Amino acid sequence: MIKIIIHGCNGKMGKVIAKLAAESPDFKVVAGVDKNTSPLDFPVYSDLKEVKEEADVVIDFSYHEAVPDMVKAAAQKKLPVVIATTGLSEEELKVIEEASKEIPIFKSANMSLGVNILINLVKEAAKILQQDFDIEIIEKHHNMKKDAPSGTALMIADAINQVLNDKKEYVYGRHTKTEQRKPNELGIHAVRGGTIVGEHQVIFAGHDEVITISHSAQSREIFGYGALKAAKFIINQNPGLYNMEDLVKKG
Ligand SMILES: NC(=O)C1=CN([C@@H]2O[C@H](COP(=O)(O)OP(=O)(O)OC[C@H]3O[C@@H](n4cnc5c(N)ncnc54)[C@H](O)[C@@H]3O)[C@@H](O)[C@H]2O)C=CC1
Ligand SMILES: O=C(O)C1=N[C@H](C(=O)O)C[C@H](O)C1
Repeated sequence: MIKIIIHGCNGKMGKVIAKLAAESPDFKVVAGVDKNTSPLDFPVYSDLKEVKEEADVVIDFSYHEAVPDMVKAAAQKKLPVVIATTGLSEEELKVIEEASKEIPIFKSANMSLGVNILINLVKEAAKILQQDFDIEIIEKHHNMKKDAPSGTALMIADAINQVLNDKKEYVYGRHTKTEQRKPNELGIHAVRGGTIVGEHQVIFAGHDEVITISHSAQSREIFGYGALKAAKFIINQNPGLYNMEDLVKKG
């Protein structure tokens, strides 16, 4: 049985993780951490440093500003971490990288299998279409989401740039520009509304034809299952930074 601490336990995803873990014989939530310390079925602390319970892994779905202190505390406790939180700054990413020298850290802006398949398909399309097609990404999320564009949209854009001969420059929305699109641009656009769980469309627009590769998340559970899979994977790794590709490679 894998003993979990949920960082961000009182949030939407924290509650999904607690529910999925309670339904599985393989996982047990031993504690939670959140700035909102409303009681749950396990002890809730305001800081990972204060947690007394023994655990195997921390699963984090919180807020970008909370991540550096969390990984530092995890490194002190020698606890592997799964980071799902998005909107991380360059500085915050550096703290994660530093901590990964001491503990295994799994980080992905999207824990669903589907988005990770989409990324592979998009990379293949981008290699073939890079000369003649413009690439734009549209993401849509619920009205509670704080960061924009989504971590997934940025992850897709980075994956595209990895395979292109000439790297694209990201353009976020176009309202500040009254000029024609340049060929070296990759547009990234965010839509927010209602309860949309998460949608990502990658548009390859050519002369008189358009190819769209898209993923639509229909529940938060897909991210939850992915995070639990990542937890199972990361507890057996050496210190380092891991992502979905590493998990898929291991089968
Ligand atoms: N990688 C993935 O597959 C997914 C990532 N996410 C990301 O996970 C994060 C959380 O998403 P939701 O659960 O929807 O958000 P939410 O807002 O419902 O929950 C966040 C929780 O973190 C807590 N929190 C905020 N600041 C904190 C701090 N300084 N210390 C401790 N706790 C703090 C909040 O009180 C809240 O309970 C977001 O960054 C979101 O983009 C969400 C879904 C899937
Ligand atoms: O905030 C969310 O809800 C989600 N955030 C992630 C992101 O920013 O990409 C992943 C998912 O789409 C849901």
